[in-house]
Amino acid sequence: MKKGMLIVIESGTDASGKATQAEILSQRLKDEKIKAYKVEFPNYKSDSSALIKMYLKGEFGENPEAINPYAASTFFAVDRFATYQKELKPLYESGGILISDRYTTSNMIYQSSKFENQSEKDEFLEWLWDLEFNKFNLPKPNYVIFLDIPPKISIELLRKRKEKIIDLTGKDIHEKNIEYINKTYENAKYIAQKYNWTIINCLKENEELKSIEEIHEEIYSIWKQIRDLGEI
Ligand SMILES: Nc1ncnc2c1ncn2[C@@H]1O[C@H](COP(=O)(O)OP(=O)(O)O)[C@@H](O)[C@H]1O
Ligand SMILES: Cc1cn([C@H]2C[C@H](O)[C@@H](COP(=O)(O)OP(=O)(O)O)O2)c(=O)[nH]c1=O
Repeated sequence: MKKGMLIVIESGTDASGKATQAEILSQRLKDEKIKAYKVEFPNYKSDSSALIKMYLKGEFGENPEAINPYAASTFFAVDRFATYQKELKPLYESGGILISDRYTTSNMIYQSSKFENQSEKDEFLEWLWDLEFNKFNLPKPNYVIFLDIPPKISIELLRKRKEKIIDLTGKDIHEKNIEYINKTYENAKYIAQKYNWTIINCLKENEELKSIEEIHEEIYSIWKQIRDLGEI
C-alpha cells in the first residue's frame, strides 16, 4: 500500500489561524471522500506533552532564550514520537493524509531562533533534522504551508483565543516575550525560504488580515496543485 502524505500548516507567530485552517482543510477533504486527518502539535491531550507544559509554563525559567534549545527541542520531538507511534502511524501507513497544525518545523523556527551565530544555528538545524527524521524515524513533511502573519496582527488574535494549556492562567513563556516573538518571526521567514516552504501572505494590500475563507481558498488551491501532481 502507498504510504501517506504529511502536509504541515506552520507559522512564525502564535495564534495565526493554523488550527482554524487545518480544521477547514481536513474537513473539506473529508467531504470529498479523501482520507484526511487533522493532527496537532504539541499534543497537549497526551502525557507525552508533560515536559512541554513545564517548559511553556516557565518551570525551567521565564526567558525562553535562556533555555537550552537542544533540550527544549527534545521535549517537542519526544511528544511527536509518542503521538506518531500511538495515534498516527496506522493512518499514515495506510495512505492517509495528515494535515498537521505545527510539526518539527516549529522546532526549526522557535528553537533555532535562540542562536545568534549563523554556523551554530545551521549546526542545530542539521542536528534536529537528523534527530526527528533519521533517529526517531518520523515522517518528513511532503509540503509545508507557511502562514505569514506579522506579530502585530497575531497578538490581536491571541487576545481573543483561549490558552491551550488548561491549567495555565495567562500566556505561555513564548507568548509573553515581545523580543522573542519579533525575533522568532524574522527567523521564521528566513527558515521558510531556506527550506522552500510555500508562503501565504495573510495580509491584504492595505495590511489588513485576509478573512478565514480567503486564506482557506489559497490553501485549497495549493492542495489542488498537490492533487494534480498525482502523488496521491
Ligand atoms: N483570518 C482570520 N481572521 C480573523 N480571525 C481569525 C483568522 N484566523 C483565525 N482567526 C481567529 O484567531 C484565533 C486564533 O486562531 P487559531 O486557528 O486558534 O490559531 P493558531 O492555531 O495558530 O493558534 C481564533 O479565535 C480564530 O477564530
Ligand atoms: C510543536 C512545537 C511548538 N513549539 C512552540 C511554538 C509555540 O510558541 C509553543 C506552543 O505551541 P502552540 O500551542 O501550538 O502555539 P499556538 O497555538 O499559540 O501557535 O511551542 C516549539 O518550539 N517546537 C515544536 O515542535
